[in-house]
Amino acid sequence: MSLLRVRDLTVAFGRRPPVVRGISFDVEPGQRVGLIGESGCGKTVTSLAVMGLLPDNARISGSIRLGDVEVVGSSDRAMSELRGDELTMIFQEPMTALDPTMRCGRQVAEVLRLHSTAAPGAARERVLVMLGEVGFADPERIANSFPHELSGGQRQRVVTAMALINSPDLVICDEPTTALDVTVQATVLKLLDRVLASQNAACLFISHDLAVVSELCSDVLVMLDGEIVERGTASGIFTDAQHPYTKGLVATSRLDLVEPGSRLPLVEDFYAGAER
Ligand SMILES: Nc1ncnc2c1ncn2[C@@H]1O[C@H](COP(=O)(O)OP(=O)(O)OP(=O)(O)O)[C@@H](O)[C@H]1O
Repeated sequence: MSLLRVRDLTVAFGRRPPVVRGISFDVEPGQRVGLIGESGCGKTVTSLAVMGLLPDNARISGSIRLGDVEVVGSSDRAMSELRGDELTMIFQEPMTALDPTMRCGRQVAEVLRLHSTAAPGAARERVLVMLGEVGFADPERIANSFPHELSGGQRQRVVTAMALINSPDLVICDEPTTALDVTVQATVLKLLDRVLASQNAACLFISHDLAVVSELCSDVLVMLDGEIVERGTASGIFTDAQHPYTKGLVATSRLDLVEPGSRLPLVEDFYAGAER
């Protein structure tokens, strides 16, 4: 059974025409699927629909099944139980997910406490282990820091720790590295790759950058104007794109940074060991 099964999903706001128009796709357990397309094509709306986080003026039809649960029409309560447990999201701007007044370790622990019965001492230990897993050599210092004391890349790694500490089945990443400079982006992607693999978490990775998607994902959905116009493996999309829009994406992607369809080797070589 698919982990995520989206069928004929259509989303419109108010009386305006739909911005997502009858899309269908699946994500299997542990699978990484990239959702790629230009600004405004409906990527974020799709991910918010899966999270059950669309605003009240959204009109939604079709079906989104996460395991046994139908997300469309689910109550807020049912969705908040799913979120942070089986299903989490990493946003582009980590400060939107972080409370500037709270030390980072406590913020990660709060997520853990909401969804588990771990005793406080065990929770603290688990937080430090998780901060180690996202690549911090000094988890104690990071746990005791406020968000503003960290760099953008470090903040994004704290957010990644928050998203993964409850071992979710599916992580939705909405351009998680776009706000970072290229070297830091490579480091964060590498860590994300490693943590997703170690937990065997599935991922729906949203980006406008085909090169970034191909580093992390095995499969790609290409979205244009609210519809999925092409789908395939990452390497297949690079070598044998059919739709003119996809061909344009391939032509303009940063092929200097990746081997089509390969997973991170060049980037790892360039930036191995960088802690930013
Ligand atoms: N709450 C809302 N009310 C009205 N229209 C909205 C709302 N949220 C998104 N839209 C519209 O839906 C369309 C798709 O937006 P969406 O944010 O999904 O695009 P995107 O592909 O994620 O783009 P980007 O890469 O810039 O984030 C856009 O035209 C946007 O203006």
